[in-house]
Amino acid sequence: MNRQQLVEQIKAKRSFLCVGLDTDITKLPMHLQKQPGALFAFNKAIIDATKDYCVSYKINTAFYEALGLKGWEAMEQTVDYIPATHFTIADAKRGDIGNTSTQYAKAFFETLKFDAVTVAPYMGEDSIRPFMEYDNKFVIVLGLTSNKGARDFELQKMGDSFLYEKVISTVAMWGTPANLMFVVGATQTSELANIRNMIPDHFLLVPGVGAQGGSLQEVSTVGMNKDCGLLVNASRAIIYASAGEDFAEAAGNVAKDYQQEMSGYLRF
Ligand SMILES: O=C(O)c1cc(=O)[nH]c(=O)n1[C@@H]1O[C@H](COP(=O)(O)O)[C@@H](O)[C@H]1O
Repeated sequence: MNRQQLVEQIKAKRSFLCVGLDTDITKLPMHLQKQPGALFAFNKAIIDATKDYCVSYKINTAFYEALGLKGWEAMEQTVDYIPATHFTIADAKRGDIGNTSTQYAKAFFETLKFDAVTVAPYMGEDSIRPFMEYDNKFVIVLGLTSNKGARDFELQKMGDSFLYEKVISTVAMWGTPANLMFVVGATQTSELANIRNMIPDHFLLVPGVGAQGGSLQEVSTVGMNKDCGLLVNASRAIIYASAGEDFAEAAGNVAKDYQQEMSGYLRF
């Protein structure tokens, strides 16, 4: 999917919601837990219930990798099941020497047909470049993360600027808004205006609303650009809205609430 197609989806759905499929096998409803193929069955029901209210799905690979082969298969089935109209993100936080990043890019863009993959920038340009060599695919680089540990490095000063500012301004020169996005945590709204100023055109993937307490209203007010420019992710708040047999319906209701709130913030 390219940037324009993503923007069209946002306009059509009046939503910039990304549903996070952080599917933890131990948190599945009891009636599913013992069933073979439970992980995919859960994801399928969640996708069916939420797809009208979101434009994107983010699969956090950790939850699948933790289960070995079975988990990897469930991830493959899930990404194949997501409708082509939805922007798919492998939240894998990869990045290594160029030779190895090339294989990570193949894994997520060719073998698994994701539209985007999250990458940690610590190893620099040659660790990110291989992800940029694909048309209509995106690398989503960690900019300023939502967790407490963001203070340990990202919010440390390097001369006059924070390390995260150096990362964003440098990485932005390696790609374009057509193949590069940045992660900015919803808990970091005090820095969001500054980030939007530095990169007015890039999409931001914003996790941290819902379970981590970030404010959708603040993120939308400060972070939106003329094309929306935001994908706001919620995982646990949606997929575990109910632990009962009505889990999918409950997830759909929460996703719908987010969509309705988002519709009010969109400027087109
Ligand atoms: O890259 C991410 O998606 C990410 C970056 C970040 O700074 N904070 C963050 O929470 N995430 C991911 O976003 C999701 C948030 O999940 P919930 O807190 O359950 O909505 C998880 O998959 C996290 O790994």
